[in-house]
Amino acid sequence: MTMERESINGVPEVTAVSTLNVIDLSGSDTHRSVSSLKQACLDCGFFYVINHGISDELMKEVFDQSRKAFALPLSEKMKLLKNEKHRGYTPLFDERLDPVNQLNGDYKEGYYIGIEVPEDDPRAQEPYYGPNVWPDEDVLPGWRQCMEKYHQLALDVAKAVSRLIALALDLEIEYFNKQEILGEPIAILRLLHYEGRVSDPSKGIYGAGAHSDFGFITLLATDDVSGLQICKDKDAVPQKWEYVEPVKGAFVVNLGDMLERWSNCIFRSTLHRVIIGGQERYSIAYFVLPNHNCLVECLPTCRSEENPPKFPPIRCRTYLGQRYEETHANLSKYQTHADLSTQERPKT
Ligand SMILES: O=C(O)CCC(=O)C(=O)O
Ligand SMILES: [Fe+2]
Repeated sequence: MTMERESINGVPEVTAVSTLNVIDLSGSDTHRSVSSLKQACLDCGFFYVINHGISDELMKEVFDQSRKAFALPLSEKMKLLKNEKHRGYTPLFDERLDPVNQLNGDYKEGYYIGIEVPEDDPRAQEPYYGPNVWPDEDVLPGWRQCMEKYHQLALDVAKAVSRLIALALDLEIEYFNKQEILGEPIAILRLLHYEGRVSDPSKGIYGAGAHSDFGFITLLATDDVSGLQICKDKDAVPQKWEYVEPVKGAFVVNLGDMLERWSNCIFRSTLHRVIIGGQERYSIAYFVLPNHNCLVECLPTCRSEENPPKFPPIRCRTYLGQRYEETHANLSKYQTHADLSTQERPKT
């Protein structure tokens, strides 16, 4: 299927709509689900998941609460600014996912919520564990409760997907659900809001720049505004981008770079980006990574004499640290909250 979606310098660019496999998590035919998932993981690392067990009501509540948070005045949002554990509000341009092609950074704002770990818990020593930043209950009633509920249920969905991934890699079904991997994971819920500024790749303006996700898998829920695009062959010239359309009630699931590493590049983490056509857009990403200490090294079923490991083993915390450093603004950028409200709008 093809559609005309973008016009760059007056030249219409025909952008295809990707047809992704659909995995039914309530299906009884595990063999069929595994083979469909495996084909998707080999081909592009993107697929839809349906019947995942999270109700439409809860999804609607999470989107409603997300809209309310982003609708607060900037001065209120800056009181919730991300902390050194990457929890809390991230303003426009905080992230620059594709530094080579982007002018200012992503035209999106976000809100990171991790697994809640109290400050006095020894686990809070880890770089990505600690307390979250929560809005006051009187500012956004029920907000924390809603996000914590979703956080927990999304992790269950991720674990269900990880069972199919394990089977697709000829591993035992609970391979990734072991204590040292997803038993105590780094799981990050990120609310996203794209303000509607029209993207223009020829000027380096994107909702989100081209990137692949860092972790194990990502579950993505979006409103009904399209914008997500994938590029199955990052080396093609010119690159060919395809839209991934929103499917009501489904998650878009994609594989992250850690899983690509783990699987010795047998499974793919694919380049994706967000192009905004002028309409505001909200999405909810849930990034799933293993435990801080987990050593990500070539899986036993993905190596052979002819196909030796392509990467050295690396600890999850080290890998994640490198990737955050490359793509996120340092906290010192926001010296005072006033900085951002007076921040010069980019010249484009
Ligand atoms: O908003 C979207 O559709 C995609 C967001 C994304 O790719 C990310 O945050 O990693
Ligand atoms: Fe992404």
